Amino acid sequence: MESEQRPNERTVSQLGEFGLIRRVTAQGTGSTNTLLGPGDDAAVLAAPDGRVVATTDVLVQDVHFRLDWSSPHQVGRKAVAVNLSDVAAMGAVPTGLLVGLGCASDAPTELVDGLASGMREEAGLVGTDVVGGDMVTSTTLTISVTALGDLQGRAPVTRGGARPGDVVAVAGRLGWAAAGWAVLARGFRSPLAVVGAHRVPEPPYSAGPLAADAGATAMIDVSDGLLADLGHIAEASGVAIDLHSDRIGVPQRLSEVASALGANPWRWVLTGGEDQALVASFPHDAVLPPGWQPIGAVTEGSGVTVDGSEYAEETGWQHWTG
Ligand SMILES: Nc1ncnc2c1ncn2[C@@H]1O[C@H](COP(=O)(O)OP(=O)(O)OP(=O)(O)O)[C@@H](O)[C@H]1O
Ligand SMILES: Cc1ncc(C[n+]2csc(CCOP(=O)(O)O)c2C)c(N)n1
Ligand SMILES: [Mg+2]
Ligand SMILES: [Mg+2]
Ligand SMILES: [Mg+2]
Repeated sequence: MESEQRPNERTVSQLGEFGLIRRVTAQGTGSTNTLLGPGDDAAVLAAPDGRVVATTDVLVQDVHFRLDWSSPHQVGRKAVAVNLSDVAAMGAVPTGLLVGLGCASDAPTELVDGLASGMREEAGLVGTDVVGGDMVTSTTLTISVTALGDLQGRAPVTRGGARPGDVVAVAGRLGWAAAGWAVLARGFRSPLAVVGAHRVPEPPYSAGPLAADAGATAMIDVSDGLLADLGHIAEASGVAIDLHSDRIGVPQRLSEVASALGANPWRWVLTGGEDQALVASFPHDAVLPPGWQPIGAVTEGSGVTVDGSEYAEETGWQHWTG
């Protein structure tokens, strides 16, 4: 058991989100039915009659959402969407959700109603629903969602299978939620195209299992930023990844929003999270499924580059340090 404090590791911000995860997972899991995890978008557990995919993401008021920026219904949709995208990133389909809710004693019941209806709406998009949960009092509105999923006979697509020579491809949007966040943070409420992307992501759920069926060697959903999340694939796979900027491009709408704000849209595309796009590596001769666009290549080495150069700024969101 680790109980004594090490020098220079006295607060969580000194370790950072990923240092903390390394610390709490360092001893591995003692659970004998763990087929995979922790360390990927979801764990895979052996059950006597099959395998279960399991993943949790927590959303906290004023960290992940603001109630003056988003309705409870939108927050409920987002809380479910970010979890369903982790299931998709394994190549699985969701089977059920568990919801832990911490809310203040003076919270209006409409808040809980809105959250619950948003969750049901998002879950319904993929034919699943909430099957259980827990409610507690809390000074900060906190929503913890656990999603369970089924691999339908597929091998899970981990973060660790990318190989030199593979093609890197993306399904879904990049930079839209970050643009929306930037707009809202400046006190604006439009354009709705980007503000809506911050409020409710639109993960390409079916692209996950399709990628698995097409032979994807590694996959992750983009929650923190394209470069940061591809960094997890590069690290877990022991490879380097180079992105081709001309293959990615900046959507016209994001360029317009960026020039209105005096911001850099390319930074949103490369390092903005929360659109929950899927990025994956495929063998170079694989036929990419519908919705997948090639954006780069896997090579020998380490790290993620853009057109051969390291990105000079933060590569994505990190709790405490970012
Ligand atoms: N407290 C914890 N105990 C055990 N494992 C953890 C803990 N926190 C995170 N992990 C594991 O660490 C890995 C990385 O977690 P992380 O939250 O970065 O992934 P993610 O959910 O795909 O990303 P995001 O939270 O940005 O959507 C996951 O396998 C996760 O289960
Ligand atoms: C009010 C408000 N302020 C900031 C942000 C930006 N933000 C918060 S968490 C996160 C990454 C994913 O989180 P996680 O790693 O927990 O899944 C990002 C980009 C926001 N959404 N709302
Ligand atoms: Mg993930
Ligand atoms: Mg997580
Ligand atoms: Mg994160």
